[in-house]
Amino acid sequence: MPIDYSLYLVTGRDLLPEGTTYIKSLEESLRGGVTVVQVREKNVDTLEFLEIARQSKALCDKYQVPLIINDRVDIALAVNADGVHLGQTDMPVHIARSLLPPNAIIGVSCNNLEHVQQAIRDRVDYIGIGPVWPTSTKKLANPVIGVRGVGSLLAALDGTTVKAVAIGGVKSDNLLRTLHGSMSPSGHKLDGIAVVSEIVASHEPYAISRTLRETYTAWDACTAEQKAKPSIAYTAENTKAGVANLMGIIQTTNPLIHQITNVVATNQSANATLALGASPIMATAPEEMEDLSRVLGALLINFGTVTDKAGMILAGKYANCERKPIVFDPVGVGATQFRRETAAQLLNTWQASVIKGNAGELGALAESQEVKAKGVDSVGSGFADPANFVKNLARRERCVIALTGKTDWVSDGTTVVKLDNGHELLGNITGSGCMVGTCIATFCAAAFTQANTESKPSMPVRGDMLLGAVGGILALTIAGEAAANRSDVRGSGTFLPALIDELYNLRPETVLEKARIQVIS
Ligand SMILES: Cc1ncc(COP(=O)(O)OP(=O)(O)O)c(N)n1
Ligand SMILES: Cc1nc(C(=O)O)sc1CCOP(=O)(O)O
Repeated sequence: MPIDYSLYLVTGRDLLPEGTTYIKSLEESLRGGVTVVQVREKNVDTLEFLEIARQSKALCDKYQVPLIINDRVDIALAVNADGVHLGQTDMPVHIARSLLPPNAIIGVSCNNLEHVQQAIRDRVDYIGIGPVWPTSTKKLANPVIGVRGVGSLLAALDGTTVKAVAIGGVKSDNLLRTLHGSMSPSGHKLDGIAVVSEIVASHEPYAISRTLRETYTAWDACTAEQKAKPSIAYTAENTKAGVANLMGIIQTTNPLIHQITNVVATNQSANATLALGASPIMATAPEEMEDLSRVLGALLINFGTVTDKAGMILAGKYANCERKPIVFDPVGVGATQFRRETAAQLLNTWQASVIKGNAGELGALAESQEVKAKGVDSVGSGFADPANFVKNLARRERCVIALTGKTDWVSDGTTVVKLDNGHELLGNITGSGCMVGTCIATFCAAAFTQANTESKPSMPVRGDMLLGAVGGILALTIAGEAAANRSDVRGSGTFLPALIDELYNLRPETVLEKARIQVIS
């Protein structure tokens, strides 16, 4: 019978809260929906381990859930467990296999590609990939690899039957990010999550197990459904109509756009938000991020001047918990090692809905050598194949990518939209790129509002973020054209206030008329 790895509980008796017993907690977890149990005992003698394993086996049998023993093949044999979990320094797989019954499950811990390749050669049943997040449950011998690291190891399992769970710091508040962010570009996803402290240390193991299981199941079903059904058939006409509709939603709902942006562009970004009909809040203190996440329509994180890293980390984490859109604008990410590391840290912590940047910035993020950057600007003529570049990066980052330039390109990994509005004066004022990010966040908030009907958590964000990104770009570039053509605009100094005016006066009909867009695929 195939094993359901969805919610894999690894035990930890030392973490049990006062007032409960191991068996009581385990039974509650099983009732809550745990699908596999691993008995992990690190500081006990053999007799005690044997007794705990024996009691666990009886309980797991009652719930028809497989029991795995950590490290000890002899204990697994003694209690007739379903299998063993082996670390990199434990008994080699081929020896364990020779000692265990033929259908025994064997799982192995993996932290890097060599581990995964060896596990495939050893024909193990599953791998435990970790640590995905920091954890204090055990002293870590291996580096934290983050969700994107998990994704690269999952890709190595393509074409094999080896199953995979992620372990290390997995909690209900990072579960969707863990699942979504670790899906490989080829679509390989986790078969489950392995959890110790979130369940074992809880006073409510039933409730927390239930939440974790339901979240996993909803996400799994949602991704399977998305894969099975044809993706939205975007056309230039329905995209423009969708953007016009989002403009109406902004006007009627006046969403709050939380922006952690750079000192150069804060004022004009706030004014652009207001001009579109939304409300800006430019809050940066970590202490206020949780409260804000509940009321915001979308979050923009722009690190043109990276002075609020702690706030950026927390804001994104809480926005993910609330499943609100996050627009990330990694300004000048290629310029310094600090920015590269910060971008990696942010993207390993939360799931962006849209990443927006110029060719130099997105090239640096993708570790492409094709386009170079100078400070915050891109150098050269851009990517030879921008459509494929945005599509591939969207698949890798599991979000919408908006590549800005003379021509703008947007992709969700399936569809690519080419946008040809704008005016050269936009390049002559500082912060026009930052304002594009603001406009995208505003349209994403409307897209989120439009889709906000589901009750069960299934994806890190709801709503059509591709449409949000296209809408934001169109608003600023069409307003830019209108401003540049005004007789009272005599240069970049008069252009900026005119741009805010034109954003304020922008109407859905104008977007329908002026938008120059092409849906490529
Ligand atoms: C599912 C799962 N994955 C990884 C581990 C870690 O096992 P190991 O590397 O043997 O480390 P210890 O558990 O022995 O500290 C695991 N137990 N389960
Ligand atoms: C047992 C174990 N193995 C890990 C690995 O990376 O191999 S991390 C880990 C502890 C996981 O505990 P928690 O869910 O409380 O973070």
